[in-house]
Amino acid sequence: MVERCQPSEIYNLAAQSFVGVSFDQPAATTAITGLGVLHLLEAIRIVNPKIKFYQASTSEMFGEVQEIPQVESTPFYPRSPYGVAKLYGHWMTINYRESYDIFGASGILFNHESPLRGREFVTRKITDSIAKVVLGKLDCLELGNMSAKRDWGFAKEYVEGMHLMLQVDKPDTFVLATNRTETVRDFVSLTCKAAGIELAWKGQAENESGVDTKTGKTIVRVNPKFYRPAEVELLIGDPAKAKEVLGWQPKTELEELCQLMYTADLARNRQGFSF
Ligand SMILES: C[C@H]1O[C@H](OP(=O)(O)OP(=O)(O)OC[C@H]2O[C@@H](n3cnc4c(=O)[nH]c(N)nc43)[C@H](O)[C@@H]2O)[C@@H](O)[C@@H](O)C1=O
Repeated sequence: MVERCQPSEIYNLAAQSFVGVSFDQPAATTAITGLGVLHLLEAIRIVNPKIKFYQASTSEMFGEVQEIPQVESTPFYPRSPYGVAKLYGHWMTINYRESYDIFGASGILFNHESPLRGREFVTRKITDSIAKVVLGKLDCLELGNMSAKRDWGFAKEYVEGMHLMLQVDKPDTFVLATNRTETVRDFVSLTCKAAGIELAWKGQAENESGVDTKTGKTIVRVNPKFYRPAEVELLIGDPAKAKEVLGWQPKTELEELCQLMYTADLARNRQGFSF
């Protein structure tokens, strides 16, 4: 396919990208998310080593973080088969850069969200479920670890960053992040605020729940079935290098991101469909 298309740039966003599923399907995740990168690099090496290559690396490679905030030089410690597979792809990209002079850029992107996010991921699950609660289509949103902290940005801006990484003189590794971290619980609270719901948190750990203070109804609760065998508790990235070299910086605040994702989900659910 690479021979037929003769592309000037390849962006490898292909992956089994759901961390939770990677524990159930480690071999498939490794084949797709890890080895898939090697197949593309080999195609470039054989067909045309001048093709520029972007590898979608991830903050999941930092896992059990060794430094706060995380930067390009922070040691890696992945905590899932997904994170391990992505680390393989990251190092293969660097290896082909150094061995064959291939323009292989690796973008270590922290969580990037939008209304197009799949509903298996926590942000979209929250905005879609709160919209359904507001419309009377769902009683209660069930979540796993609500204390996990993530650095969430707006995907559209991160895609611009990917493109910029292939327009500079030499291939390199860049962190794209907002340098702000919040818990899953905070994301729920911000979404409820966007929906005009006053939410009060009660209880702790598995007994934690969120109550709509106007109706007295429990609209958020914990279900341990969403816990992961090993968790990444805290991620926060510093995108200083991307700002300096690429002129890239995040613009959308988390409050705005929650609002735009919630608004899109409310409209979809009102029309009777959601994806
Ligand atoms: C950068 C990185 O970003 C993403 O990976 P992720 O951070 O694992 O994303 P997530 O939205 O699945 O989980 C975020 C956190 O939220 C916790 N959490 C609680 N309750 C639920 C819950 O009910 N569902 C989910 N999915 N997560 C939950 C969960 O345990 C975790 O701590 C992927 O794009 C990945 O491809 C990637 O590269």
